[in-house]
Amino acid sequence: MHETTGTLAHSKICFYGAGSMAEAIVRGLVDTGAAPAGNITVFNRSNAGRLAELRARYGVLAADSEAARQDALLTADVIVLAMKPKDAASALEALAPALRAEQLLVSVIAGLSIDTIRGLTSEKQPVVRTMPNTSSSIGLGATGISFSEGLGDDAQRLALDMFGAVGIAQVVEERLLEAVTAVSGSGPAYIYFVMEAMIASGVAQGLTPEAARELTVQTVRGAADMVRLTGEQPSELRRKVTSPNGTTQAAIETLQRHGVDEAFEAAMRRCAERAGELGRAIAEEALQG
Ligand SMILES: NC(=O)C1=CN([C@@H]2O[C@H](COP(=O)(O)OP(=O)(O)OC[C@H]3O[C@@H](n4cnc5c(N)ncnc54)[C@H](OP(=O)(O)O)[C@@H]3O)[C@@H](O)[C@H]2O)C=CC1
Ligand SMILES: O=C(O)[C@@H]1CCC=N1
Repeated sequence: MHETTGTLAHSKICFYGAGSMAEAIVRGLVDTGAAPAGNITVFNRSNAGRLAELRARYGVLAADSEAARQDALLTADVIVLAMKPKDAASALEALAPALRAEQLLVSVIAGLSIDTIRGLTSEKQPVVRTMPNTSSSIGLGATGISFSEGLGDDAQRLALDMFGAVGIAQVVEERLLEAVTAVSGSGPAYIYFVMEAMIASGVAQGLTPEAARELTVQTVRGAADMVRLTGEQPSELRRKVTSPNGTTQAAIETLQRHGVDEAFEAAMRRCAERAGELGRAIAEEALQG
């Protein structure tokens, strides 16, 4: 084992990519105090305004010159890969020459496999592949985690602490990270989509936008907490809302007539399949590069 990983609070963490997902994790880490802002550096490709924004919001360090980027990468204990899949192969190729054997790579990139990361860096590189979601920014993230073969206990603990600090973290076999993407990685967007539809219909039926929004938000929040706090199955909780021949039954039958359950199954299958496609595209680009 090469890595000499320390604890989360004492590790230098470098975010390679400074977009939505990087910000969600940074905000969670800083707000919860799990990692001191002074130990976190962020950098991106070209958007200097974005780096200034993150520095001002969270007090993290922003590497806004090539020299600062190289220094941040060189001195980091943990490098979080947080660019889009299409940028991953070239970013890893650029990173590889200066990477030290003990530096831990933590990827949040959809589809990108541990094998591809190691193929582009080093076969022995310690790697944690994750699929988080943007709710990490408020400490309510849901992250799936897989470890590279032989990853040491300290590195595993650090990764679990990192994502545990911003929500729940579930260790899964790597092949299941695509299913995690379908459930929780992309999941917030399905719920927002449903909320958009509920708000729009409330407004179309005469509610003010504010009232429709407030009632929808509280309904989704209440429903999620009912499942969480009662421990009952969603199907059982749904049964309790649904009076025979009542309003809910009329609504649910309409949703079923429109194939909403099949639509969710198809959408989530397609989501997982897309994660696989994105991962294969990175691997192919790496082979050509
Ligand atoms: N958004 C989400 O809900 C989730 C996203 N993910 C994964 O997170 C990753 C990032 O997604 P997201 O945050 O939404 O994307 P964004 O487009 O918001 O951010 C991407 C960031 O990567 C930077 N970047 C791209 N290429 C390079 C490079 N060569 N060197 C340095 N920085 C680079 C961009 O910089 P610049 O702006 O300067 O080009 C930008 O800061 C994706 O791989 C996605 O699969 C995973 C789970 C959930
Ligand atoms: O849409 C995407 O590809 C990323 C991965 C999971 C959520 N957002």
